[in-house]
Formats: sequence, structure tokens, C-alpha cells
Amino acid sequence: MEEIRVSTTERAYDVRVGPGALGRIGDYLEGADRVAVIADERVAGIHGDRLEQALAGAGRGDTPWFLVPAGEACKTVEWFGNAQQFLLEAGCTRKSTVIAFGGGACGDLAGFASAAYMRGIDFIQCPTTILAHDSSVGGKTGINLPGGKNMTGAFHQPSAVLYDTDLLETLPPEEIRSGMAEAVKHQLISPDGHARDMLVTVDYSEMDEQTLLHYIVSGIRVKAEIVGRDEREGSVRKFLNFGHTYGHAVEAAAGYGGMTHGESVMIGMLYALILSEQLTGADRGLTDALQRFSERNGYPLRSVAGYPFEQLYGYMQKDKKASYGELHFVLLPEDGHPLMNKADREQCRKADEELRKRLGVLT
Ligand SMILES: NC(=O)c1ccc[n+]([C@@H]2O[C@H](COP(=O)([O-])OP(=O)(O)OC[C@H]3O[C@@H](n4cnc5c(N)ncnc54)[C@H](O)[C@@H]3O)[C@@H](O)[C@H]2O)c1
Ligand SMILES: O=C(O)C(=O)C[C@@H](O)[C@H](O)[C@H](O)COP(=O)(O)O
Ligand SMILES: [Zn+2]
Repeated sequence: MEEIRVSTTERAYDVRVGPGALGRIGDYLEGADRVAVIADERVAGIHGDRLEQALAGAGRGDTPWFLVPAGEACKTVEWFGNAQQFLLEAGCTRKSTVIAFGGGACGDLAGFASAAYMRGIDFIQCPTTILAHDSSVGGKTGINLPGGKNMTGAFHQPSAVLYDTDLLETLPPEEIRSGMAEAVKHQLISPDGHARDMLVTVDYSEMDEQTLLHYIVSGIRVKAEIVGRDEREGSVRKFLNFGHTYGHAVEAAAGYGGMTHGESVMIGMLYALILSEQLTGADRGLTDALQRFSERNGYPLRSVAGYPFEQLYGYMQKDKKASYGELHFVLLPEDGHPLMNKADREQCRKADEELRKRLGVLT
């Protein structure tokens, strides 16, 4: 079992990663007067018995469960309200603990529900996807609005993260792709990362358990280090948003769920690298390596053809890193050394055109 400590101003907590990590849940429930689970309904159907057993073993067999729609569909104002009502009816107090059981979508919703209920109660992240090596750590929680991704939310750190890697065995290929995109991001933005090596060697169809665990743990360490320095995204935390300005626009244009988060972010990272070439003179070699990697691993890059620049630009203007009328991008002049840079509409359009050209979808 790997253990990574996350230290923020709100609190410090453990991330425990490895087979059987769920079995340690009792260690984190001792002071709770009531425990309540908010679970992705699909995950509950496949793996719910494991969490039930772990809770029973910790003397918490009477824990109430609230099932929310699988994936992105739960990140709505409506399901946020339903979750608040559930916590009230379950008898939760300020001394209670919520358990989030699912991927990043369920974790974001359950985390926000915990941040808001009685103005903030404890929650534990029990992530079940590869992507959640990113989402379960760092305390960003929230839901979508029709006009923009993660528009309503709060910073609220979990009291622990129990990442049971046995649960990853049932992930479908598109969710492996989605989660690994964030692992690539972590390698790209870290001065200690090995992005070029990863882009040449990793093939998802042949990836063994050890390699997967290596990238998960390495990504969590990158994230923990950055969040420890800048919990509320005043400075370096912005780098964790690499690829997300354009990526979130694609995700929103695809109707939340039409493309996975990681697939959209992969397209967004290609866009950000092209912008880095155009605005900072970055070497095209890295962009080409990422394009080859994502084509080899089946990312649906050409879907971008369905979303015109004007539509994506409209969403990009809602990006949380933007000031009114001015977009700010995370660029990568050199791998491992991100920086923030403004880009005006024409610069954004040129990069969009170049992306479509390289993907062979320019109309
Ligand atoms: N808070 C953060 O810092 C942060 C970071 C990155 C992403 N996110 C958010 O995370 C969300 C994406 O999360 P995700 O990629 O984990 O996907 P997800 O939570 O949307 O789940 C994707 C699908 O996988 C299924 N699933 C989950 N675990 C499974 C398992 N073990 N076996 C089989 N199926 C399983 C779900 O039921 C769902 O159908 C997005 O909303 C994104 O914005 C948040
Ligand atoms: O933790 C962060 O900070 C990130 O930006 C991680 C991202 O991978 C994640 O998708 C996050 O939810 C995006 O946040 P947002 O502030 O752009 O909504
Ligand atoms: Zn992300």
C-alpha cells in the first residue's frame, strides 16, 4: 500500500493507494456520530458489496446509502439538492462523515454536498476510476451549469482518500483513456515528470498493473505537492488546469457526457501545446509526440470537427482562469515548466485552426 500525505491550510490527510484500501475505512470513522454513503449507482451495482463489507467490519453496517446517476449526469443543481435532502433525512449532523463512492463525478458532487451541508461536514473520498487519482485529491468539489463546467462549487478537502485499485479492473476502455489523460498531464507539467518517455512507451492495451500504479502514484504526488503550495489556485495550482480551458469547452459543447473529461482534456492539451508553439516558440516535437500517443491509444480527437471555434470560444470565456474579456492559458514552452499567458481572440482562433489542420478536419 502506498501512502501519500497531503498538507493544506484547511487540513492534512492521507491518500492510501493499493489493493484492498477500502478495508481501512474504519480507521477514519472513529469520531463520526453518523456515516452516510453517496455512491455512483453503476459503481454501487458492481462493487457496492466491498464497501458494505468494509463498513460492517468497522461496526457501521447501518450506514444509509444514496445512489446518484452514473457519471457526469449527477453533477447537476437537482442532484446537489437531492443529496442535501438525503443527508438531512439520514440524520447527519456536523459530527457526521460522508463517503463518496465512485469516479470523479460522484466525488465532485458528494464533496460539494459535504461542503454545503450545515456549512461543511467531513467526507472521505473512495475513488473508483483512474481519473480519480486526480479528482479525489486537492479538495476541488462542484457541479456543472448548462453554460459551463464546474461553475458552482467549493474548495473542501476530504479527511482521507482510500483508493482501492482492485476496483479499477472493471473500467471500460474509454474510462482508461479518460483517466490516463490526467496522468499524462501530471507528467507534462512536473519538472520531475517523464512525459516524453511515457508518450513513446505506454500503450493502454498492453499496460500492466505495475505501470498503471506507477503513473497513478506519481500523478498523486505531483498533485499533492502543488496543492500543498497553493490550495486555492492563486498561483501554481493553475498549472493543474493545463489543457482544461479548451478541454472544458469541448466537454460542455459535447453536452457533458458526450465526450469523457479526459478525452476532452487530451484535445485541450494538444490545443495548449499548439498555442505554446505559436506564443512562446515551444518545440513542435512534443505536440507531435502527444498527437501520435493519443491517436495510438484511441482518443477521439477528430470529434472536435463537430464543435465550431465560435461555440468553443463562447465556453472558453467562462473559464475560471479568465478575467472579464481576457483569456489566460497554461502554456508549456518546455516540458515540465508551465507558465500562464494571455491570449486574445485572434490568437485563440489561429491555434484552433492549426489544431483542426493537424487533425485533418479543417473545413
Ligand atoms: N475535483 C477535481 O479536482 C477533478 C479533477 C479531474 C476531474 N474532475 C471531474 O471528474 C469527472 C470525471 O470523473 P471520472 O473520469 O472518474 O468519471 P465518472 O465519475 O464520470 O465515471 C465515468 C463512468 O465510469 C463508471 N465507473 C466508475 N468507476 C467504475 C468502475 N470501477 N468500474 C466500472 N465502471 C466504473 C461510472 O459509473 C460512469 O459511468 C468530471 O466531472 C471532471 O470534471 C474533477
Ligand atoms: O485540481 C485542480 O486544480 C485541477 O484543475 C484539476 C483538473 O484536472 C480538474 O478537472 C478540475 O476539476 C478543473 O477545475 P476547474 O477549476 O477548471 O473547474
Ligand atoms: Zn481535469
